[in-house]
Amino acid sequence: MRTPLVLHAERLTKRYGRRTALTDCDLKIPRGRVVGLVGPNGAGKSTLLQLACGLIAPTSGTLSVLGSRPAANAAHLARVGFVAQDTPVYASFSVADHLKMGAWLNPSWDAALAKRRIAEVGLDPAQKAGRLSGGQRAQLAMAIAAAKRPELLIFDEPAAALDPLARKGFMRSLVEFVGELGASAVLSSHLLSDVEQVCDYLVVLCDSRIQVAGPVPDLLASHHRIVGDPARTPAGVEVIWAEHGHTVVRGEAAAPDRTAAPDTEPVTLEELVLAYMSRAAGTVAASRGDAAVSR
Ligand SMILES: Nc1ncnc2c1ncn2[C@@H]1O[C@H](COP(=O)(O)OP(=O)(O)OP(=O)(O)O)[C@@H](O)[C@H]1O
Repeated sequence: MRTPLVLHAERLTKRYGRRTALTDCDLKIPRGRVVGLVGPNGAGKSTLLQLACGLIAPTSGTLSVLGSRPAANAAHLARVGFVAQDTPVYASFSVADHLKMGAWLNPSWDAALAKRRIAEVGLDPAQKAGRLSGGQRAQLAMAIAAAKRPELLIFDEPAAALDPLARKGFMRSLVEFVGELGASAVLSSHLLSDVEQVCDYLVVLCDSRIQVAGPVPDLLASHHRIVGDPARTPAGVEVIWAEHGHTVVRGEAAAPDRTAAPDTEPVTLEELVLAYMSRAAGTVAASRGDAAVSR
C-alpha cells in the first residue's frame, strides 16, 4: 500500500560541525499537495530538502520520503525529482543533449513528455544550455526533473533568480505541470508571493525549527488578528506575536464572534508567516518593508 505521506520527519536534526541547521523537526506532509517551505535566509530550508533527496544524512532523528529512507535505492531515486537552487545545467551541452542524458540516466524517462514540455516553453533543442536565460534554465531543469515521472518533485528556490513576471509564469507552469503529472511537490522560497500563488500547504521554518505546518485554508481558519489592546486577547488562545496594537493568535476561541470579540479579524498568509518569523526572531517585528520574507 502506498504511504499517505510524502515526507515524514521525527525529531529530525542536522548539524554541520557546531552549527545546527535543523533541530528536532517533526513533520507529516500528505500526498497530493503543493507545499511551500518558507523561512528567512539560513533557516534550514535547503538542508531539509537536501536531506529529503538523500544528498546529506541526518545527525539524528528520522526522515522518510514516500515511505522509505531518502534515496534508499535506484527505484526510490526515480520516484523523486529534484531541482536544485540555481538550477544547474551543463553549459556546453545543448537542450537536446540534456534530454538525451536524462533518458540515459533514468529508466522511467518519458521522452515524449520532455520533448513536448521543451516545445511548450519555447526552448530551442539546439541551444547550448550556457546561453539560456535564468527562466529558460529553470524550465529546462523542471522538464528534466518531471520527465522522470516522479511521485514527488522537490524545488529549492526554483525561481529565485527570475524577474517578477518570469517568476509568475514559471510558478504557474510549475503548478500546472505538477497537477498534470499527478505528483506532489515541495518548494522552498523566501518569496511569500510565490507560495501564495501556488501552494496549498505551508511549512514555516525559522532558526532551524518548524514553527507551524498545515493546509493553507486550515491555517488561515485557525489564526486571527486581534486589533487593539493585547490584554483583550480571549483566554485559551495562543498568542503568536503582538505589535502596534495587532495581535496574531491561534486557537478556536478567537473565531470571529462579533459579540465576544468585536475586534477580531482574519489574518492574511503574510501576517501569519511574519508573526511566526517575528516570534522566532524574538525581536521587534520586522515591518513589511524590511521583513526577510518579502513579496
Ligand atoms: N555545508 C554546510 N556547512 C556548514 N554550514 C552549513 C552548510 N550548509 C548550510 N549550513 C548552515 O546551516 C544553516 C541552514 O542553512 P540552509 O542553507 O539550510 O538555510 P536556507 O533556509 O536554505 O537558507 P537560504 O534561504 O539562505 O538558502 C545556516 O546557518 C547555514 O550557514
